[in-house]
Amino acid sequence: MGLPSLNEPIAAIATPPGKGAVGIVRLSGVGALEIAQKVWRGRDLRGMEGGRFTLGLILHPESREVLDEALALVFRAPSSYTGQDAVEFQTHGSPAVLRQVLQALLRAGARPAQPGEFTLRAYLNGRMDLAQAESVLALVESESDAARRQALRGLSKELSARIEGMAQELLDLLAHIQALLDYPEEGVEAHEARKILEHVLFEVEHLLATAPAGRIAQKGARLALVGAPNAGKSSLLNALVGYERAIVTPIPGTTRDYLEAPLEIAGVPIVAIDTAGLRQTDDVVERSGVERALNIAQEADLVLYLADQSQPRADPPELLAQLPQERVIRLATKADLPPAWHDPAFLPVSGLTGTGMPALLEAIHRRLLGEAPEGEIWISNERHAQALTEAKEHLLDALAAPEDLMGLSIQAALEALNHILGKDVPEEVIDRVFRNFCVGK
Ligand SMILES: Nc1nc2c(c(=O)[nH]1)N(C=O)[C@@H](CNc1ccc(C(=O)N[C@@H](CCC(=O)O)C(=O)O)cc1)CN2
Ligand SMILES: Nc1nc2c(ncn2[C@@H]2O[C@H](COP(=O)(O)OP(=O)(O)OP(=O)(O)O)[C@@H](O)[C@H]2O)c(=O)[nH]1
Ligand SMILES: [Mg+2]
Repeated sequence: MGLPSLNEPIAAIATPPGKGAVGIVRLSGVGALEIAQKVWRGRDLRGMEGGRFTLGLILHPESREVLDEALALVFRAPSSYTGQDAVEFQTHGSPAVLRQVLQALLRAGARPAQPGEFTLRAYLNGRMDLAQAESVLALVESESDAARRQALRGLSKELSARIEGMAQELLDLLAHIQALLDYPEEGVEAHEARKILEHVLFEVEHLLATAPAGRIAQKGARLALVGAPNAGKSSLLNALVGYERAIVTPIPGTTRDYLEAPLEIAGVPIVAIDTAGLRQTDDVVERSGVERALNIAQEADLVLYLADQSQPRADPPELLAQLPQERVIRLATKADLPPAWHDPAFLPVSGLTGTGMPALLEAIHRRLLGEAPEGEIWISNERHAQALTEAKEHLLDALAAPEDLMGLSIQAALEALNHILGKDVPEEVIDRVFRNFCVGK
């Protein structure tokens, strides 16, 4: 497809569809100020300094009909988001106004921007690297505090700086190895090279280890509650969300279809799923419910298995043995009642009194985010995780290779790291990144 031309003036509505107090239409490219002036009555925008705004009227460029009273913000290259001359109109936030203003700018000579094209320009003009551009997207998409925090880290170049640091080490190492081969008598030590490789490998692995947490922070997690009828699943769901979301009765088999409820634990968006109690049954409806429960447990990021500790212990369902154990938390429910059994592998909780809830929240948090350190950047982008995995493989190859062949694998590892930053990436990679943006970003 190829990348679009960099200089053409482009325009787009930058605020979401629907009504708002204010809406923004942005315009960027060579000649942006001239185009803006064609739809403007007020101070001459072409004479304005960058970083200033002024109040005026937006007009249709031909009919001269007044479309809105608005603010115009003027940006001068290279001091703008895209690095180009740019104008933003801050209008009244009506979809009708925004549509008309955009149409007027298109009549005046701009073309509609493609998805992500403003940020693409920022990237192509060197105002941000590819990882930062991806963080802009992640930030716009962030729905939880954990996602917002991680995206902002990426935007502030924290990830890029780490990658650049590693790339620099590999670059130095390549020079070092060259020296080693060219002047063996200089006594440049080969084991030095291996030490550096091991260090970079350690850092790559360290970053990769944060990927599961990063993925969860970005996308959230599904948390399934399963167990025998009457185990207290619906009561626990209600305790987790803080209101009577699910029907609770003393009758086993109360929950038949599954039920989802959103909540947030430690800034991570979670969908908790209450399911039908697992048992053999001839009731067709209940049987479908049990089947669904099993499927939901298979697909969940984390499964809470509930067993009533006030009743004689029942055999656990087969499913429990099949699930990877790091995806299961075992709960002994109704901890407010006298116990009929005790098992240290089960966390005691009571949906009724709230006993054990803080420990449960803590356990969920720990399982979902693992040991990923709080104060650090997490890899939350699939493309970055893949590039790091590639880099890791090349580094392992390099460590296994004789000195005279190490260079090739180091070079390959360096390229994988550089791809994260958008250096020497194939055009289709860039295309793919920006395709996911919204128009106007
Ligand atoms: N109205 C508006 N709000 C916005 C944006 C925008 O583009 N427009 N942003 C878009 O995502 C974010 C802010 N990011 C921005 C980053 C750089 C520049 C910019 O013009 N930088 C110039 C001038 C800096 C200055 O005046 O101090 C520069 O860095 O040279 C603008 C916005 C969030 N809020
Ligand atoms: N004392 C006590 N009773 C509880 C607790 N949790 C649930 N119960 C009671 O146990 C019964 C079943 O609770 P539910 O939450 O409906 O159990 P469930 O696992 O959803 O049951 P099904 O939907 O039938 O699979 C109800 O009478 C609840 O009041 C608890 O922590 N303590
Ligand atoms: Mg229930």
